[in-house]
Amino acid sequence: MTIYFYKAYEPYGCFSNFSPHGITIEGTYWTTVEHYYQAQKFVGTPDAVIIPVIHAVETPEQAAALGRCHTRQVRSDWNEVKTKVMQQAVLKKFLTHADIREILLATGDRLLVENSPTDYFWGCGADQSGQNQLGKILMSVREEIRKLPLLSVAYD
Ligand SMILES: Nc1c(N[C@@H]2O[C@H](COP(=O)(O)O)[C@@H](O)[C@H]2O)[nH]c(=O)[nH]c1=O
Repeated sequence: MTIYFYKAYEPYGCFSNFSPHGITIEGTYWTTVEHYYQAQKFVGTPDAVIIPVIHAVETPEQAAALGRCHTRQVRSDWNEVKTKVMQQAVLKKFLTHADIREILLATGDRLLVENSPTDYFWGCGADQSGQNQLGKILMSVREEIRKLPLLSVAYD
């Protein structure tokens, strides 16, 4: 049976990028995957000054609002790299936090779907026709983690 998730406070909310599970990437700690993902949009652009602001905001909603502001210039290769950026961040999240790693592994081979009513790329959209890229990433992270022999040690 398919598992649908979306808001961090709903069932399977730990699969949302807005869930309160921090990650360290290249020595920098980000309070959520969403903070990290939104900041990466501006790497190497004239608007890179927004990166530390996104890093510092309290909530993933604030990070998303800053990252989605259309007056700022997103890096030119964003469409090519965004899925890889997300994959790396989501993998790190589940390597870091053993409790949610167990929740992910316990889903077995069930289909995971980000049930976003508005997002047809990361989610399934309002009519299920979306690409569900976040669900696909979670399933590939699940597969990758299953192959790792010793996961009793938390990654920082
Ligand atoms: N979970 C969740 C959302 N979904 C997330 O939004 C991100 C896509 O952002 P963008 O590429 O800027 O459109 C991505 O992390 C996707 O999973 N959006 C929300 O407004 N609220 C939420 O609770």
